[in-house]
Amino acid sequence: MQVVLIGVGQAGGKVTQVLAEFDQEMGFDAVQGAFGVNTAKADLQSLSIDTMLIGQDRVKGHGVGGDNELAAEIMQEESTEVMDSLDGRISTDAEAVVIVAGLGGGTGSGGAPALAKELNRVYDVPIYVVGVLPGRDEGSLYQANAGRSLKTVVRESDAALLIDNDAWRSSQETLEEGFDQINDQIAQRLGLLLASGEAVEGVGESVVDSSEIMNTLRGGGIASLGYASAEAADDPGENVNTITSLTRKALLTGMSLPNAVDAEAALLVVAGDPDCISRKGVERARKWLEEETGSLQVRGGDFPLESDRLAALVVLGGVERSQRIEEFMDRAREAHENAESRDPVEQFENDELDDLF
Ligand SMILES: Nc1nc2c(ncn2[C@@H]2O[C@H](COP(=O)(O)OP(=O)(O)OP(=O)(O)O)[C@@H](O)[C@H]2O)c(=O)[nH]1
Repeated sequence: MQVVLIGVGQAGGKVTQVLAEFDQEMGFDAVQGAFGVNTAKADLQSLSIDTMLIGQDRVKGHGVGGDNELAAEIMQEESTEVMDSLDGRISTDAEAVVIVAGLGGGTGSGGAPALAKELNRVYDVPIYVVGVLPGRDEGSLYQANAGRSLKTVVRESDAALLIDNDAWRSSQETLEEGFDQINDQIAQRLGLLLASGEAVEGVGESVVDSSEIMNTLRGGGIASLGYASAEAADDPGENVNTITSLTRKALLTGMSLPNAVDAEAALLVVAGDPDCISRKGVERARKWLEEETGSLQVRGGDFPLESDRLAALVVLGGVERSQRIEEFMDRAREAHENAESRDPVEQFENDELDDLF
């Protein structure tokens, strides 16, 4: 799937850069362009992708210090300049724009929904937001910001793919130490998914294409992504069980939003050497996903890759009614009650937190 990536805020910029590098190193060419926008000059200086500093008049390049309402205002005020600099980068080949942001901070959580709204006004392609949720032990401002931002992100984007900072982190590390590792995991998984829609080798009925990714996300709301991989046997017959168990592992322990399996739609992509991928395995795993997610819209396909491993990628669309999101919203609501926080995008009323979905 041909995409343009826009990282908003510190986490957004870092993840965007790692994702663009992964795509380039693997030779996938799904990422057409990568761009970073921030209110903090220092965060942009550490990036090698093209960047744009916003809000200079208001915060003098020092960032918004967690104030996501201010960030949303800045993004709205400078939308013409931001859209102008994006204009040449979003070509007619782009099938989607992907905004990446940490939803716990200020710039990302306020700027991302404001930018999504503006992009949706101008472009016909879907505007997706990849939002990083704060881990459980992050402070209450982060939780409150993310809760409020999530509502507006869901409203302004065509789908919000969420990554819980607790999901793909190894337990020994503190969150700070773990960021690079989490970012690599995001880049690998999201990078593979985007590239799967680009596969040309061995094109056949069973190969996934961009439209299947987009159709899985078409219902909007909240989406998540899961992954698991293992050594492949040479004989596809021996890989039937490998594919089904990888799919179980991806859904049950490898999702970017753990414990959120009730979904409106799902997509299973099995990546690996086409000679090793078992049709029977993919079909069985797809059926199992149908039962497990309660969705009647479960798509499945291959991503032919030169590799001695097999990987299962699972995309879930419409997971907002799941227990995991409810838990997160409870945490955000609690944090919100303890800290006066304001709306990132104007129309949002305080009491709307009570009837989010
Ligand atoms: N996965 C991941 N999360 C990060 C990273 N850096 C920060 N975060 C998370 O993102 C949130 C903070 O957002 P930032 O992107 O640092 O903040 P910002 O949007 O730049 O906003 P301000 O600093 O307030 O202007 C917190 O929940 C952090 O845990 C990163 O490199 N990777």
